[in-house]
Amino acid sequence: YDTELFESPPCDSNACFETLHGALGDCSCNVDTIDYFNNVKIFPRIQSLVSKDYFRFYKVNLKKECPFWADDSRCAMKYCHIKTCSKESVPGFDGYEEEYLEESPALKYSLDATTHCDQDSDHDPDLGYLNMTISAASQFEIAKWKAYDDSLENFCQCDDKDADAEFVDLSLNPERYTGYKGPSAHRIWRSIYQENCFRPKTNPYQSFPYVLSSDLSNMCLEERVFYRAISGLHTSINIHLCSKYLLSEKKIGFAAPPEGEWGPNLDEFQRRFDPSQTHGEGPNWLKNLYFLYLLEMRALAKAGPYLEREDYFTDSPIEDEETRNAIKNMLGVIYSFPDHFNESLMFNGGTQAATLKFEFREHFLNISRIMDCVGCDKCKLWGKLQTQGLGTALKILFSGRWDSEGDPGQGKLPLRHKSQKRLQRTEIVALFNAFARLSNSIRELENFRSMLSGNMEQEKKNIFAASPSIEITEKCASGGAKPRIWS
Ligand SMILES: Cc1cc2nc3c(=O)[nH]c(=O)nc-3n(C[C@H](O)[C@H](O)[C@H](O)COP(=O)(O)OP(=O)(O)OC[C@H]3O[C@@H](n4cnc5c(N)ncnc54)[C@H](O)[C@@H]3O)c2cc1C
Repeated sequence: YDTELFESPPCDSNACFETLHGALGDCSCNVDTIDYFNNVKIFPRIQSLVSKDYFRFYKVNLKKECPFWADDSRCAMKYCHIKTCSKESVPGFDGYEEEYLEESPALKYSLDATTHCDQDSDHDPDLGYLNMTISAASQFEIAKWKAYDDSLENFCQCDDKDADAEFVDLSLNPERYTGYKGPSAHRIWRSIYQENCFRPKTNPYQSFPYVLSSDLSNMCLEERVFYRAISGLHTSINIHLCSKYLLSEKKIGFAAPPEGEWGPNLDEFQRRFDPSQTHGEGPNWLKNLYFLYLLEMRALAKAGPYLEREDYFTDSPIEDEETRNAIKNMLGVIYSFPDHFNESLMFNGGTQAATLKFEFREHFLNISRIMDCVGCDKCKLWGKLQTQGLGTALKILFSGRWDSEGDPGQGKLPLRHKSQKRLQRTEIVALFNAFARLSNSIRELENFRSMLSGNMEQEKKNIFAASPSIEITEKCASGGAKPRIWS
């Protein structure tokens, strides 16, 4: 036997994972801690949580026009399409609409006035008359002020109140391979990286839209965080399409799902993340997924006391109670994470920091608008949901609104005062579902890791079985079929 074989594996197919250990960068946390914490503690909890009715229905406008270019490409595959659901089929829909009434103080007080004031005999309506008239011009201006104030803390557009917004049952529209690729998909990613990410000051690759990991050291912390968050989202989307790939369109047997057979595609995963096929970038992109996970988990910890007090109303008292308990349980686990991301290190430094924060928000808002240009409905649905989830996380971390809350993630006790409502239902739905997607991606990495080590074991066995000379196809390391002779 060739003893060298056992010192160095016949194919460096595990290269994606070899450097996926240790320090994550830009935080004190490391990959292995997150792997264990996620796969053992978070993953089972968050997957069960997002299957609850409150989190299953997402209101979104998929018909918004692309504001940047003519929406010229549509995904032809049937797997791109999504199924929407009627308002009536959404549990607690009446309560959902009421929530909006409650959120409009003007309406609330005018309703109060008509029901109570007429019955009050100690009160002279003429003398107490309050002139509420506001001219149309002033109302127009005030609407602009409100939009401005809202935009100051929002990191993405929220379109659930649009006339065209519809409910989508996420469980009927899983994120998976859709066949969306080519110039349309590339234009989206290119615009996101090229136009909306901060570029390193001394970028020698003017024509290259993507940021190289080696350039990250030329960027400041805030710029790096922005880039790594976007790249982490890109990684997560691509892991999902690899792990739920269309393996066969034919109905193979009695038990096979009618639409086709879906499952992990190891070659596709390696094409996207193996260092030999990504100019060494793949493992860094995988690390960015962990980084984004940490960022969103920190937002959940920071808003935890508020999220614990939400009603999670779906008009089913038992289900709502279960959801509240599941939220408390999961947040308790999140509070116990030892190495949370520390956002207080960001945006420190006077006017310059304020400008940077403004740009950070503007860039992210743009990215949320680019999602309306995605040419495949299912990709657009999940793209919008995950951007809104990340936008909500950024709002929690950086709007300053949440800084005074008791912060269990930083070891402070939660404050128990009655809170003002500060997140819309769609933001909460998006926040948890986006985090669930990242958690699922990290779990899927574990599957790919064991598939790869299984393959390597099998290859070793084959080598033992064959003699005296065998040919191994080294497709992992080289990307092509490169025969290698062992004797
Ligand atoms: C918002 C959105 C959602 C999508 N959702 C789906 C979906 O649900 N199902 C589906 O099948 N397809 C989806 N796609 C398409 C998918 O992401 C790919 O664009 C497509 O499969 C083509 O892949 P590609 O190999 O050409 O490289 P792409 O993934 O298109 O990447 C383009 C280039 O970006 C760089 N790059 C790749 N990954 C990273 C990273 N993580 N960080 C930094 N740079 C990177 C590389 O240089 C790469 O060549 C979606 C696309 C978008 C824009």
